[in-house]
Amino acid sequence: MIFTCPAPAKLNLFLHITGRRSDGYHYLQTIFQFLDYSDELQFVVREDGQIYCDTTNIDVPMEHNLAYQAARCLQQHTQTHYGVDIQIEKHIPVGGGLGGGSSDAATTLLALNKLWRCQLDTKTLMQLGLRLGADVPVFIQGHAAWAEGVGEKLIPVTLTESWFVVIHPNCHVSTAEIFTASDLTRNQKIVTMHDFLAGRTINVCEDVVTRRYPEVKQALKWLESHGSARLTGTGACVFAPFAQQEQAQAVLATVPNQWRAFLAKGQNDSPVIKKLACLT
Ligand SMILES: C[C@](O)(CO)[C@H](O)COP(=O)(O)OP(=O)(O)OC[C@H]1O[C@@H](n2ccc(N)nc2=O)[C@H](O)[C@@H]1O
Ligand SMILES: Nc1ncnc2c1ncn2[C@@H]1O[C@H](COP(=O)(O)OP(=O)(O)OP(=O)(O)O)[C@@H](O)[C@H]1O
Repeated sequence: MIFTCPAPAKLNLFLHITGRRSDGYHYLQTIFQFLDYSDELQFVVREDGQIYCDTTNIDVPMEHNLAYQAARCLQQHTQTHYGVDIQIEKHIPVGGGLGGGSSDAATTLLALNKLWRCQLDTKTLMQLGLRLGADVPVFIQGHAAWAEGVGEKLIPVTLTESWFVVIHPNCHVSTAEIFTASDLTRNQKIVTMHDFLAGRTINVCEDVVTRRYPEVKQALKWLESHGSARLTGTGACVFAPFAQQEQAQAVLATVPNQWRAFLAKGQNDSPVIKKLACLT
């Protein structure tokens, strides 16, 4: 049987840094919302315990693929005799701050938990996911969330599901590079949902990223002239929300063609949860 499941992109609707742990990880405050823009993963269970992962359009060795690592991690944790062939059709730009790799990992953990009949609960899957990346737990939990800690302390929130224009300037920003930058602000004061709703939040990485990547600065400036533009995660993508699809479509149509851009709707519920419900 082939089981096909999406792995949605996410946006960080704001991103603050409030401190740094002794291991170098940062304490964040952020809001995650999903987009109806996804990678597609296909799973075929194997009886021989082998794990294979093949991905279109990206140049990542199989063992470094986060979906492969997720499968390996679950297999080791549960000691299952099953294996899997995973085929990933990549749509989410790599290194874009859209959480594509993390989402592929989360979809793999969720799907294989069912297909391999592991019966792990969501909390355990989130703990396994956190080993693979700070963004993985929110994709497993499956609901838009206010996040703290390193991104793993999640409170589900229900947000307006705006239409977003997302622009990918043609560059790849390394998350590690931005989090180790000496000029990154790391001592923002704690904010609340009220501050977010009142427009008193930012993406604190924007200054550091735009100083280092002129392409991101240019895309942000362009989008700011059409809406309320912001960086997602540590970039490289920038986005702006619109209430109406037509407004967003009109802006999308004028994006300079040196950049890749797309339109997507914000989603409070991950499509993965619905898809998994199809599996008994
Ligand atoms: C920037 C965000 O996308 C915001 O949602 C995430 O915090 C990044 O999540 P991610 O890519 O899953 O992150 P990981 O793969 O765990 O870590 C990538 C790099 O970012 C740094 N990192 C990540 C998360 C965090 N709270 N503090 C960090 O300093 C890590 O030290 C590492 O060098
Ligand atoms: N399945 C995968 N899809 C995309 N990238 C992957 C995958 N597996 C491993 N990677 C590696 O992970 C790195 C980060 O890719 P990803 O697209 O998740 O970045 P990102 O969206 O900026 O992440 P985040 O917002 O979580 O920081 C890439 O450089 C790539 O080499």
